[in-house]
Amino acid sequence: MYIEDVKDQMNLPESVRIFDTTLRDGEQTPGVALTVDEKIGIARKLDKLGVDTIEAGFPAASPGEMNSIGRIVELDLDANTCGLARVLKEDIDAAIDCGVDYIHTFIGTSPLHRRYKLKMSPEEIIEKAVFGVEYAADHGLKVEFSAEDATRTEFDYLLDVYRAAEDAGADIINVPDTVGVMIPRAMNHMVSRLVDELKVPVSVHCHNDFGLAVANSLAAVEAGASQVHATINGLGERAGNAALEEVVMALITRYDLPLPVRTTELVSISEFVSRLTGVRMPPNKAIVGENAFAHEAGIHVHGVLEKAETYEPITPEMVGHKRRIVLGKHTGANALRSKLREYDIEMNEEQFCTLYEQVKRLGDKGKRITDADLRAMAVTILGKAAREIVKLEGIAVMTGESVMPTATVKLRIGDEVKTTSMTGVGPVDAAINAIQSLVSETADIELDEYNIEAITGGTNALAEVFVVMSDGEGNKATGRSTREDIVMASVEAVLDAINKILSLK
Ligand SMILES: CC(=O)SCCNC(=O)CCNC(=O)[C@H](O)C(C)(C)COP(=O)(O)OP(=O)(O)OC[C@H]1O[C@@H](n2cnc3c(N)ncnc32)[C@H](O)[C@@H]1OP(=O)(O)O
Ligand SMILES: CC(C)C(=O)C(=O)O
Repeated sequence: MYIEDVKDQMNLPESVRIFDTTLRDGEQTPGVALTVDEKIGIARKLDKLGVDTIEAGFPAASPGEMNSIGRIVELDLDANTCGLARVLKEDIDAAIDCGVDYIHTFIGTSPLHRRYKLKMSPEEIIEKAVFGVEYAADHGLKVEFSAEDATRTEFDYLLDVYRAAEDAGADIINVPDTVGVMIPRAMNHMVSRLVDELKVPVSVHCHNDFGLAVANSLAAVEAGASQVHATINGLGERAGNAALEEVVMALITRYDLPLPVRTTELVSISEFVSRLTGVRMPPNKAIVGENAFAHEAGIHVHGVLEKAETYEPITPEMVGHKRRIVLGKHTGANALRSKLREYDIEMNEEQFCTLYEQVKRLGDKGKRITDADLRAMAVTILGKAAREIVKLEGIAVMTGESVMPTATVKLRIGDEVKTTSMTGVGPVDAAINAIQSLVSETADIELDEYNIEAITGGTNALAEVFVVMSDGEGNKATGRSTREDIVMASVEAVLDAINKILSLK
């Protein structure tokens, strides 16, 4: 609605090309290094996603990098395969040797880069840029030229550099906001002027140092930029680059620009890249985060159940995500009723009120309530499994410097009383091993997560243990206990989760 009001003030291109640099700038994320096979896997997924260009790496960086890029070239993908090179013969030769059809060559142009890094005069930099572009173009490659740190370069000089690169044969001029210093309005102004002055398409490469990479990229598109550099999950140097999933979804759904991107692949590629790079997304990450389509607040859930658009700007299916209704402190009755319907649990009004109060009480204690927790509570209220199926009758632990930590546990399981002793790496591990050994005859329940936290300070601090356990049939439950004694807190938390799972059977 409001976007339409301002669209005629924009100089939107007919379409925007997506230049993915996950494998180059994305791999520059501190601590990230991908193997050849991992790079190939990501390249295949990017191609399936439908990006226009894959910047596969920096060939001159190492023989391993050349090998990866060469192997990606051999895949003969639909996307262009690009290599980054300084405006140096050896860098461009390395890219040519990899067989890429597209070179992205660059040189720093800002006073800082000229004076302190390159130690070159403005004229020398133009000379080097022209050499690099001509040398790559003479080898029949598509050439994209970047003035590194363009957004801190004097405009008239920047234009001289870009015009010289254009005259030397550059097919695309890229504007890097190398240290993410721009704000959207300034980016729009700068790119407008460049689009007016240059003959070839203008592209942008925005960094996220102030969290503005996506906003600045969109501001550049509004000014006529027809290509955006982006990375999956916003990976990249320092705070990263513009996140591809955010740029793409904004361009398609906010600007109505036709991009040939298979958006339903976005969550899958985000998870894949996250797994291979070890860079986990925060739950509230736009588009692909775990919570991007999760709702807890009662008023929201009520709205979403009536009509999803009330609290969702796009459907989760559009990006390959799933809607989740989460239970907790903010749950409302409508959400609870819908969960009960989902699990075919029928309750009378009184039972429902008891359950609702329990959910609120647990939420107030900061408890995460899983669906299994809810089902167990519901089953208990319905009177079907109000029993403590597994009950602790006794426990003794022994630990020390030269003794093997050992726990002897006595449990009542149904009508039977069983005892066993087990060892472990410590007394907690030994106690949990003993419980699992005794319960294994009844059900195969695994410990998936174990968390311990001291609530207050000092050696007599209250320890809060939180566990997640599951059985082979997909039943999952959490268990929690708070005690001064961490062994007892652990034992109670484990028994809590085990009883919830057993009561579901
Ligand atoms: C903003 C960006 O993301 S730029 C891309 C960053 N990516 C990388 O750096 C890729 C990984 N890099 C590497 O493996 C190495 O830095 C290499 C192989 C590229 C170069 O290694 P080295 O030759 O040992 O040089 P080193 O990295 O120490 O310094 C960079 C050199 O390149 C020069 N240089 C930097 N940019 C350019 C450029 N665009 N054109 C020409 N020369 C440049 C610097 O002045 C410096 O030269 P000097 O060694 O004569 O002082
Ligand atoms: C090479 C260029 C485009 C770059 O990565 C940057 O300036 O951030």
